[in-house]
Amino acid sequence: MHYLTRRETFNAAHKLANPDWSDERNKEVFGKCANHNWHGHNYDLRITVSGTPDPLTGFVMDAKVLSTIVKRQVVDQLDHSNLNLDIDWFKGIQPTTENLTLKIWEHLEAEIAAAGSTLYRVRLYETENIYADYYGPAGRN
Ligand SMILES: Nc1nc2c(c(=O)[nH]1)N=C([C@H](O)[C@H](O)COP(=O)(O)OP(=O)(O)OP(=O)(O)O)CN2
Repeated sequence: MHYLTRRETFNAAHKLANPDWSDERNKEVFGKCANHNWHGHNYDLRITVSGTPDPLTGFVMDAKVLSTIVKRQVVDQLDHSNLNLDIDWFKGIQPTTENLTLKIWEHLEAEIAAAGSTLYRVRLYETENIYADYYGPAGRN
């Protein structure tokens, strides 16, 4: 089994805060990420597909086709956005790194399957020190 990864980047603003909590409680739980006036990240996204290389092309999946899908389904929607205000993916859930990987998976899985490949992992770096991996609802296999 081979694993092919495509990197894409986007930047976006967000804040982490529960609207039902006081400012003090939000600060206690989310720290500076709860700042009222937002903050931004340069997100670094790594999308991995799995499969056996085609005997004629040697590709698990054409990385250019994968890039086109990721740009259309994710980057073009999230880049230069405010995740809390502009993106309905995050209505009722916090735009954390974990929830971003979940929503990105949901927006990619069917498109990648339709292109004949299998989504294996969504990895998203929020900062150079923080990243989340999501392997789909069934977990890693
Ligand atoms: N489990 C999670 N924890 C945190 C998340 C997250 O998405 N999932 N996000 C944040 C904040 O968004 C925050 O902005 C992270 O930025 P920062 O603290 O600057 O990040 P670093 O840890 O890389 O910076 P240091 O300077 O090393 O503190 C927080 N937690």
